[in-house]
Amino acid sequence: MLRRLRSSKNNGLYKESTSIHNSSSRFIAQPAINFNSSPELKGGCLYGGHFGRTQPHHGYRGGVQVFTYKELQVATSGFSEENVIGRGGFGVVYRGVLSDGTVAAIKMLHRLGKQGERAFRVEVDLLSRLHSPYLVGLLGYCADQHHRLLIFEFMPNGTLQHHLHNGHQPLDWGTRLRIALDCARALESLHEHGIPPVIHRNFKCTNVLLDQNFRAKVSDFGLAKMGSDKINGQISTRVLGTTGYLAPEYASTGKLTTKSDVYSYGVVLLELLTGRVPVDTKRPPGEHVLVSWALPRLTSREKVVEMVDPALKGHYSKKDLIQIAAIAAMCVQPEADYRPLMTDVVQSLIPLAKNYSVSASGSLRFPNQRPIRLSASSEKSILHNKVATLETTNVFRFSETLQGVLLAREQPSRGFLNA
Ligand SMILES: Nc1ncnc2c1ncn2[C@@H]1O[C@H](COP(=O)(O)OP(=O)(O)OP(=O)(O)O)[C@@H](O)[C@H]1O
Repeated sequence: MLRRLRSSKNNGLYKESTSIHNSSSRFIAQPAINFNSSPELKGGCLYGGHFGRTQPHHGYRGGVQVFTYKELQVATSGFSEENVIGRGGFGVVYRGVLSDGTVAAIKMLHRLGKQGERAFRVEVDLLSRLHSPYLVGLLGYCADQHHRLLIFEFMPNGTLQHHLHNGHQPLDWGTRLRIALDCARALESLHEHGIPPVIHRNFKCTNVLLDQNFRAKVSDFGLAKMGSDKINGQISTRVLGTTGYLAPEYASTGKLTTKSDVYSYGVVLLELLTGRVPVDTKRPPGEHVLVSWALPRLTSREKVVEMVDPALKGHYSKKDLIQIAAIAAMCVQPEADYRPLMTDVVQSLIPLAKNYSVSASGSLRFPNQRPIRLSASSEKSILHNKVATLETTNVFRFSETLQGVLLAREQPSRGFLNA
């Protein structure tokens, strides 16, 4: 509540926050995003609310540069096939070298009519004012009469999807935890620091990109929406997103809140834990949908252990595993209102990711948890799980309580759960 109050006092300013990539990094104070004043195209140039005047050639606006099509043609050797690094629903992505030597990912959007135009505007509008070390940076864009291109910072290790599901070298446990935390921070920054909150709406493994150190950043904001974290503050919208990641209430009714992103985040957490894809019809009956298969297993210690990605070959901390499983279980629960806030997920992951490291001797170090207050929403969530919660006032207890869910399921005599 206090956090919200402080946010509103900022009156449209993007809040300051800290970075774990680099302690000196800070979110830059920026005006809140206003989709009503998205740029408009007039005579081939970008105009409108935040782009109220013609962009000077090569002019910077909030660090975002305007490029000509020709410059991008040069950067990508004429958009040659060998520079293609990926293809998505909205366009083709090329590796390019800008005139100052910067390597960039250049996304040429298909001419998709209204939907594609909206996606372009949202990405430019949003990323030119949301600066976070956990969101893939927008370096620039090109919008002439015939083309729409977005120029992003290049993420040399590609997508999380590739490394989890198609890679040759499996991601180790520590890397998975850090990626989980980076992604949680990215969504937290959208939900908590944007006023009103921004809902990503398409959070999934292919939209998690990895830098040279396997630190993660979230990309692809073409479907993002302004929204709310409260069910009664929800917005109704056409259902867009990706099968397997869609929160059930959003998929069935189109009602969208920040808790829809929390669900998608839970699915990605399950992928990190199990190495499975969200929907796999090649698996035996009952195992096709990751969430349905995982949910009943997440509350049993033995079953959680059986769920772990075999590619890890047993190299993980069981204590962390149980906490991660409990967080995932809370994120993917069917009732949106009882899912935790991303802020609480971040706070519960910090001690795991920060202190999970391999010492010189190769042995594991374990967390030294710092007490942090739980938000009302997560307390509610824990209550929903019928755990004795009055003492659960900090994140250490949060993690302990999550473990309590598991323990209690196995030892009902402890009195935590009815189940
Ligand atoms: N900044 C980047 N750095 C490196 N590679 C990138 C970058 N952005 C995108 N890519 C690559 O291009 C591919 C396509 O990206 P894009 O955002 O267009 O689509 P997608 O997220 O895979 O799918 P969709 O947009 O349909 O949901 C990605 O899967 C990734 O391999």
